[in-house]
Amino acid sequence: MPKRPRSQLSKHSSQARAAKIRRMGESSPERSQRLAEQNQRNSQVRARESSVERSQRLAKQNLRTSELRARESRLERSQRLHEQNVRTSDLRQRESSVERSQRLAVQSLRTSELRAQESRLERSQRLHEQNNNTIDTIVQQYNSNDLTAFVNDNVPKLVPDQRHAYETIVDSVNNNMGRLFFLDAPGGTGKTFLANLILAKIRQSGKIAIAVASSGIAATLLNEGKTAHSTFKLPLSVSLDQRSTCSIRKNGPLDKLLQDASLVIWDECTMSHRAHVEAVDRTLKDLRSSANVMGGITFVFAGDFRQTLPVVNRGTRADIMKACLKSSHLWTSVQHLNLRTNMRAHLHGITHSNFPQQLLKLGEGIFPSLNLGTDYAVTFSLGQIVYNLDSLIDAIYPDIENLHQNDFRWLCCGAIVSPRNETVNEINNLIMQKVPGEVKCYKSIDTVTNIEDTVHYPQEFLNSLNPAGLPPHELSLKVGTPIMLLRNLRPPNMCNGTRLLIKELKDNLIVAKIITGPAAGELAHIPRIPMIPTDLPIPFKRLQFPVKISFALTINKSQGQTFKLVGIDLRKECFTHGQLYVALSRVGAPDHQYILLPENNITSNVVYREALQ
Ligand SMILES: Nc1ncnc2c1ncn2[C@@H]1O[C@H](COP(=O)(O)OP(=O)(O)OP(=O)(O)O)[C@@H](O)[C@H]1O
Repeated sequence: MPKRPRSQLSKHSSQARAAKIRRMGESSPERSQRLAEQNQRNSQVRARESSVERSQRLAKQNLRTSELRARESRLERSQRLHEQNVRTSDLRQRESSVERSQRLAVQSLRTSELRAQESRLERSQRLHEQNNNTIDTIVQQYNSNDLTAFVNDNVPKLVPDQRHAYETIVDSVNNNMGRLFFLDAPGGTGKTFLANLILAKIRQSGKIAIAVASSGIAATLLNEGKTAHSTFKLPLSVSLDQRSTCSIRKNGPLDKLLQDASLVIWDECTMSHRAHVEAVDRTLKDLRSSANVMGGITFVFAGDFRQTLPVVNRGTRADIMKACLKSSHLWTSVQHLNLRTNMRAHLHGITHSNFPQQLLKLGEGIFPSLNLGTDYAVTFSLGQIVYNLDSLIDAIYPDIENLHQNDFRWLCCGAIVSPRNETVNEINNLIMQKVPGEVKCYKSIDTVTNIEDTVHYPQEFLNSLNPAGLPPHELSLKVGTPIMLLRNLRPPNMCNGTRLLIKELKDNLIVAKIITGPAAGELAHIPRIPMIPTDLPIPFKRLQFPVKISFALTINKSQGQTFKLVGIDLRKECFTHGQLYVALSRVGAPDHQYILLPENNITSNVVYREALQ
């Protein structure tokens, strides 16, 4: 302990002595007051001391804390820096990988560009060769000797109106006149016969003649015929407001074919929507770089406005007329050629009977009378009248129980036709029951095309839909029954409308013999395919065999076909222009057709006179 100075010690001791004397002389209340004051002072001193200490402690603590913090932050900082470094290096690495990939992309782009340039050259070379091969193959496919024989055999058979049309069209092709014709030919006047003869004449000289038809069935009747849809790659849906064109690739084989073509014949053109015909006109002008109608090709429309017109879903009479080829601006450029001799009747030796005249009057709506509306009393002069369905079936399919023993050809010579799909299905099911053999039922898989619609359209609902042109959900078939294709599978042999006879029913395949068209007699294999109906507001897809039983077919499907025997079911009336005329003009003589009528013999003959003016 440090020594205090002498003066200070003496002063302190004298003060302490004085205090001791005072303490001795003081009373107890004074003492207690003094002690209280002393305690207070002590506690104040202590308090003062402790606050100093505290502040010292706190200062020390703060120091320590700040030291710790400093140390901590140093750690943190180093950690942060470390992390930052890692991140930076990552970024740098990533950046470099991006750069690398960028560099690689640029490199591969350059390589692919080079390759593309190369392949473009190669492809154009290949396409050029392919195109030339296609044209060569087509021209080589025409067997000149056969064609010459066909022309020589049939030209002498032409009746005067056919001969005039033949010479006028061949002349336009041979002199590159590029004219547009309409071959106006009522049913049975030989327009298909004439079309095949003109095609043969042009192909015989090494030129390219293209044959198309509005329906698959009509296409199978033309030599090398295809549907207009598949040949011209027509747009699926058309609108009169849009200036649509066909999806034909520039410099592709089809482009080359159309550039080199000398003649196009479009059969049953009256069934086509005029927007399709106009799309072909625009496309040909573009491909052939010509402002002339149809790009300057000699173009023949063949058809009959007395027969059915384009189908417009839920369309009115005015809508159908608007869609009709006659309403097109192209119609003013058309040169008319008329066929008037009914060859079906002519060949039956009944030129003097009034059957063809009656049919023509019926088709033109001037028979029986302009004032009777659509009601028409059918007479025996048009066919043999029956009053129940069994009689009609027996007349057309007399030996149906022994179907398997009969030659398949008899099946394609006859058919029952009806205006509506429901009655066609009813007749087919009834005849199916009479055919011996085991039924095999194929169920389709129906799905909505847009997955979000699944909740709105349950499976059962989709299965219940039965739109025209689509096979049913439950397709019941028997070996030996005739079926009709509902889609173009392999044109021209297997088109929409081709009829086949079932030979074998496997789980996932139908084996059938083709009985109509150019491949009649050949075996064909039909798979299940997905089909989307275009005329339904519900977008759905059905996976099913694209076939329907074809003992009976709709009148629209029968357009363009010649039968030996036909049954016409008119229990339900014809509902649109030309149906009755088409139904009654499939055979050459009235005794080859049976008509099922209601008891009063009255049916409906709908004719849009504006379509015939
Ligand atoms: N000049 C002819 N000589 C021999 N037969 C012919 C002649 N013209 C047509 N025919 C035959 O007459 C029948 C009817 O002819 P085609 O099928 O060509 O008529 P179409 O006008 O196309 O009939 P539709 O419009 O009803 O389809 C056919 O069997 C056909 O072979």
